[in-house]
This record gives sequence, structure tokens and C-alpha cells, in this order.
Amino acid sequence: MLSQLLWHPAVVLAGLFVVWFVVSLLRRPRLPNTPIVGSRKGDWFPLLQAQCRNTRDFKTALELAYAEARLILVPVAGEGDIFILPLADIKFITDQPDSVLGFSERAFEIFQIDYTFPDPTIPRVPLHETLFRMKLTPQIGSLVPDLADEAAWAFDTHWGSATTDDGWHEVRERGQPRVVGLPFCRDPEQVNNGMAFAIDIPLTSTLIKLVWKPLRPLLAPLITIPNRLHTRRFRKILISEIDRRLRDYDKHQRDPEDNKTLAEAQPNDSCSGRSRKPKPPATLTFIQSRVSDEIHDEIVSVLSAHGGAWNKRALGQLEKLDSAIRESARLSSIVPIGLGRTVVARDGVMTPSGVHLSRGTKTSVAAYCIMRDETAYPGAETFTPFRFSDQRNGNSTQRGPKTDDDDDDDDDDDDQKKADHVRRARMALPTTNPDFLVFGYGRHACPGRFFAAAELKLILAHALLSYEFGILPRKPEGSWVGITRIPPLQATIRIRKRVQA
Ligand code: HEM
Repeated sequence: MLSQLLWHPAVVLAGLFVVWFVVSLLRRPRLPNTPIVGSRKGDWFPLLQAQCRNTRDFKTALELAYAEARLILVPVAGEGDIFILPLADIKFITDQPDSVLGFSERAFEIFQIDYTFPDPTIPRVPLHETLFRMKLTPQIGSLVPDLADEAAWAFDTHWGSATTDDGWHEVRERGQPRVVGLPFCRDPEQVNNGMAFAIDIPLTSTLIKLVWKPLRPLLAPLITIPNRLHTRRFRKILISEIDRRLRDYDKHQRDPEDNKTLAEAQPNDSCSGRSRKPKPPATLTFIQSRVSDEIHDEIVSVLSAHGGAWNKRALGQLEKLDSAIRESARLSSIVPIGLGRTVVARDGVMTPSGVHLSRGTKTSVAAYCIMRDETAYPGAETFTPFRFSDQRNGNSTQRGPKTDDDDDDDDDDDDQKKADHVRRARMALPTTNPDFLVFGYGRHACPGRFFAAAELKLILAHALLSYEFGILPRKPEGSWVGITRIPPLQATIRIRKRVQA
């Protein structure tokens, strides 16, 4: 009788629940005694109630955390207990080795990679990171003509009749993955599958994080059905091309004189490790409210100085465009917290303010607030497109102004030149610093940022050269969902074909 009762499904489930509860309590990082954003005096369950409040209004939670200027706990549904470190501790975070503050451990948690990636072993081996750093970035120069070509094609295709007649048109921004080279990058099925997978990851990882942990292994495979479908379809199209290239490559190995075969087997794209048709992540928000003749004139003058064709040097000279994109990213970055890490050191780690964080603790910084701090960015809430180009050229009273030392001594001239060079580089779009966290900072700063910067400039240069943008009465607002800022996806922009002077 007793054994029958013990094996009753309800008793077994209850037993499993107790075991899970005890194990998770034991495994949960011990929380240091820090203030909790969102908890109120008299709360019965401070962490839980704070979690509900912070999830409903994460922007306010983050602002409160930042204002404290010290280590503070911000519990959020789905994300757990996040410790926000103050701006002053950024160097401490980036100085820690991966064996103390783990980058990939946190990335796996944020994107639930074990479930959302059909093959999680791929992101576990950090090959892609080396590939972007060592292969992609040094080749940006040779990719520029193809990227420019692809940007033009993408606009002509997706903005349809706006590219042929002279009237005003309402269009939606679009981003299209261009990763596999021609003709695949223009295959609508390939493009749709690639885009769908990029959306699957944040969407399904958010859903999975809302599922009670012990049930995840059961429910995640159902939630991620779209991920697997899109990858399978993408892979099917790609495999045939890879097979063909491998065959051609083998043929060339057997007959090294046959250079034509090699060129065909190794076109300039990512299948060959030489990316050709990459993703143009369109972000056109700033030009819809600020159609800038100044940027247009800069583009025209730089392009004509380079004989009408884009190259890496020409892109480097688009200082105003570069500045406007950097400023737009500063204000509109979709990731409000940055430098996400997990404490992985067995004995935990001691923060500069003397708080001990035990193994498993999640840390971040309030990137949204840092990039809106008046100390670094006077008039921080206002979109100031030439904020960074003015600083580059010493026309600004902001941080990093040009020195007025006009000494004509040779050494001083050299020093001045070096200082000028450093100051200019510090203001360029892909440059990271503790005040500009769009691409992260330190050893894990985004290795794709130089490529992304070149691509964005080519896209926007083409857009501004080819179209006029109607001014909207006000900037379309995005929204906050938990810790993510969602851009105004349904917003449209008014465009008309530019009449060439
Ligand atoms: C506007 C576009 C992009 C933005 C805003 C962006 C932003 C970021 C951020 C914030 C991080 C984390 C850095 C940290 O925590 O310190 C990151 C990491 C990373 N990004 Fe990007 N990224 C962009 C484009 C790209 C592109 C085009 C690629 C590849 C071609 C890429 C590849 C990576 C990789 C591999 C990492 C992980 C680096 C590591 O493991 O150390 N990103 N990115």
C-alpha cells in the first residue's frame, strides 16, 4: 500500500519538485548584501516583487540603478538577478580574465544557445570570433566595391517604384542578410530564412527564459521548431554550393595551373571565408528627421574626389556621416545593458568597492544611462549629428577637445600630429570606450564592428545620394520589452527619388 502511494505520479512529481528546489537553492549564487532596485519597504517577497516592478518598467529600474553609482541588484523576470556595476568599475570588468568573469557563459544564458541554436557546439568553439578578427576585418578594403554594389541593388529592389518615378513614397526600413555571395544572397528563400533565423534567436530565447527551468528541456524543442526549420532550409540551399566549390577546389589542387577554376571555387564571399555579400543592417531613423544637406554634400565631395567609386579610404573620409551614425547608435542602441558577464571563478570575485560576488552571479553595466550621461555628452538627450565630427576637428567644448598648442618645433609638431590622430580615431564609429558601449568594450568588443561601420556608411551614402527624405512631425517611438528596446518596427519613412544636379 505504502509503495503504491510512493509511486503515485503526483507524489513522484512533488518529490522531483522538492529535489529541484533544493538543488537550485544550493546552486543559486549567494547574494551579497546590496540594495535591490524595485523593492519597497514592507514587501513580503522583496526579490519577487522587485522583479515584477523592474520587468514592467526596466528603463526606470536602470536609471535608478545608475543614479546610485554603486553595485546594485536589479532582478528582472526571465533574466534573474542582475548586478549592475557603476561606470567607475568598467575597467575592473574588462580587466578580468575569462576564467573570472565569463563572456560566453553569459551569452549562452542570454540567448539560451543550448536550445536556440540547432548545433550549440558551433558557438562554443570561438572560431567565428577569430575569423571575423583575422579574416574579415583585414579584408574590408577589398569588399567595399561589392558591398556598395549590393547596397544599391538592395534599395532598388526593396523600395520598388520609389526608385523609378519622382513622387513621394512611404516605405518601411528593411534589413536583408547578404552572407553567402551571388546568386544565393539574392535568392528570396535564402534571404527570408536567414532573416527569420536572426529574429528566431531573440524571440525564442526570451520565451524559453520565461519557462520554469526544469521544464525547459521539454518545452524548448517545441518553442524552437522555427529555428530548426529555417536553419534546415538555409543549409539545404547552401550545401549544394559548398559541395560544388569543394569539388572545384579539389580540381584546382590537382591542376594548379588552372586559375580560372580557383577563382570560381573561391569567390569573394563568406562561403570561401572571404565575405562578399554581407548583411546591410539598415537603420535609417536619423535621416528621416534630419535630412542633412551637409552629409549629402560631404558624400558627393568625397565620392568625386575618389573618382566616383567607393574604397576604404573614401569611407574613412565620411566624417559627418560617421558621426551621425555614431550619435544615432548612442541614443538608439537596442541593448540597454552592456558588458554582460557571469562570475565563473570558483571562489567568486571581489569588486573594487569590496563586495564579494560568488560564482554564478550575473553582472552588467547600465549602458543606456552611461551613453546618456551629461558628463560625457552635454545635451545628451538631444540628437546632435555632428557631435563626434566636431570633436574630431576640435570644434567642440566636449571631452577630448583639440589643444591650442601651435608651437612650430618639429618634435612638438610630431606629438601634435599623433595626438590629433588619436583624438580623431577616438571619435570614429567603431571606436569603443567606457562611455560608448554600442559595440561593447575591452577584449570582447565586437569583432564585426569595423565591417558593420563600413557597411552602414555605404548603405546610408547610397540612400542619401539617391533619395530625399521627408521630415516626420516627430521621431517614431520604440518600446521596451523587459531588458530589450524594440525599435519602431511598423514606422514608415517618406522618400522620393533625388533629382541629380
Ligand atoms: C551594428 C552592428 C553590431 C552591433 C551593434 C554589435 C554589437 C556587439 C556587442 C555589444 C557585443 C558584445 C561586446 C561585449 O560585451 O563586450 C558584440 C560581440 C560580438 N559581435 Fe557584434 N555587433 C554588430 C555587428 C557584428 C557583425 C557584423 C559581426 C560579424 C561579422 C559581429 C560579431 C560579433 C561577435 C563574434 C561577438 C563576440 C565577440 C567575442 O566573443 O569576444 N557583430 N557585438
